[in-house]
Amino acid sequence: MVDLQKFIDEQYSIVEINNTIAPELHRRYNTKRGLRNEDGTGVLIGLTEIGEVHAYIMVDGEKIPQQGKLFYRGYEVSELVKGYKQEKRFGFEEVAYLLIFGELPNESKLKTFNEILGQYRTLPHGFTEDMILKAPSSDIMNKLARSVLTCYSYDNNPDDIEITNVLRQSIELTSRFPIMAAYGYQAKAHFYDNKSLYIHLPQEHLSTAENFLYMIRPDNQYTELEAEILDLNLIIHAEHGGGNNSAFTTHVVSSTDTDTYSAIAAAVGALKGPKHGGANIKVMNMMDDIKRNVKDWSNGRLLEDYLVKIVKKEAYDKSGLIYGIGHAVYTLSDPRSVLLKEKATELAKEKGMEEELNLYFDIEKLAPNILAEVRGITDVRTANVDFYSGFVYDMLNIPRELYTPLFAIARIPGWCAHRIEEIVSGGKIIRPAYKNVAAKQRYIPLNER
Ligand SMILES: CC(=O)SCCNC(=O)CCNC(=O)[C@H](O)C(C)(C)COP(=O)(O)OP(=O)(O)OC[C@H]1O[C@@H](n2cnc3c(N)ncnc32)[C@H](O)[C@@H]1OP(=O)(O)O
Ligand SMILES: O=C([O-])CC(=O)C(=O)O
Repeated sequence: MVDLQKFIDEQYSIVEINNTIAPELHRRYNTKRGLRNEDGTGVLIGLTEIGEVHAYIMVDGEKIPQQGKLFYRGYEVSELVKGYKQEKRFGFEEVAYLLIFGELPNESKLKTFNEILGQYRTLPHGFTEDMILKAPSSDIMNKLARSVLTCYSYDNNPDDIEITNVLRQSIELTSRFPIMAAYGYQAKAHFYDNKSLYIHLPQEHLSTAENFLYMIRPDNQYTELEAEILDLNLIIHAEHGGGNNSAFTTHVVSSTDTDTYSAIAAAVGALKGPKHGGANIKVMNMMDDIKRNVKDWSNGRLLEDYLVKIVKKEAYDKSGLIYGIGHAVYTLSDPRSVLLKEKATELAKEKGMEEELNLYFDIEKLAPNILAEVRGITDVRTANVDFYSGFVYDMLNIPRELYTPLFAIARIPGWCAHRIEEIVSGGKIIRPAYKNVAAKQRYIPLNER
């Protein structure tokens, strides 16, 4: 038998050579790498009425950084959060309604929508046994993507892209995502980590946040505060404009007129990446790595030295990234990270985890200077939504492998809203250009190579 690894080791160098495009060619052909303009702003390729990310203003063609603001359908997210708090109610379901239907519901519409979300909080007959328990995965995002694709087989009308049908699929997915993630997690805990198996029945009359905590806890118990904080997390993760990688993926895939499950599974795959939603797990693993390798992590000098090693690709995962820091759009601040920092501070005081919290504060402060000094990068200034979210989940005793799935549970209404907008207002297959810069070759007979 031929040794595959040996073959790959021999071939590796040619693959690297044959896939390297010289950076100066990008300048020559003025390509928009990463769909970005020279100044780092995104190339304007579409219009949306769903999410708006406000991060800078342009004055005489110059980008002037601003404190970040986030709007859903024109409503500032911080105001929505304040409203739900004042009215002492959960907000995620209302945010899902707002994103999908485009306006805030009145009391009776919200009641009906909550009832529908509760009723559809169930998986088709046989799904849990055949899809979740018989085919577990060590990675819950992988399990989620496969579960979404499997929904196709349980849908009597999967390919119809009439809006009424896509709305039905969107609502069903919003209801089902938390169950698919919770069961995927329970299967992983049992089959991979040797823990007891808990398949709790979803609760129709609970909020999304409460039901999720109910389903992942062996004893179904959670406190009001835990549910309130999880609800806040779901609200602030629900949407981030048309250009964020997973929403844009949804637009790209939806623009082919394919089915909802194909588009949403692709979005899940995009969100899983460590430069996108997967960063929340990477942050936590990075913190563990720092605590293991920095003797006294309250010592600024020692911490700085280690962060320099991370940026120089000598430590942690050798990617050179300080996870949770930087953002493709936000400049001075990410409003969600500001909110989560407040929550993390409150919780850390309550749980006696201030020492750990200070490590986060120190990294947030040190990272921009280190990037400037080591890499000459001067415009990475903010912690992003993934920086404090894992720490908050950790204090809520939510298992780490569920951090990115929770992001997906929150973002499903945002993705569905973008899919609907693409179907209603897009209508053109998304197809940018790649210039081929390879030299032309003539065929050489096999025995002459
Ligand atoms: C939900 C979300 O998706 S939020 C983002 C979650 N991701 C992370 O936290 C991962 C760490 N951060 C990053 O990788 C980046 O900041 C991103 C992916 C979020 C944004 O990247 P970009 O849009 O390329 O940011 P920007 O244009 O400001 O980056 C400039 C340079 O700084 C580098 N940089 C940005 N952030 C970091 C960081 N945290 N650590 C090290 N280098 C960084 C970029 O890689 C880029 O380098 P390059 O020119 O060699 O490609
Ligand atoms: O907008 C982006 O590039 C990343 C994203 O989805 C977010 O920050 O929530």
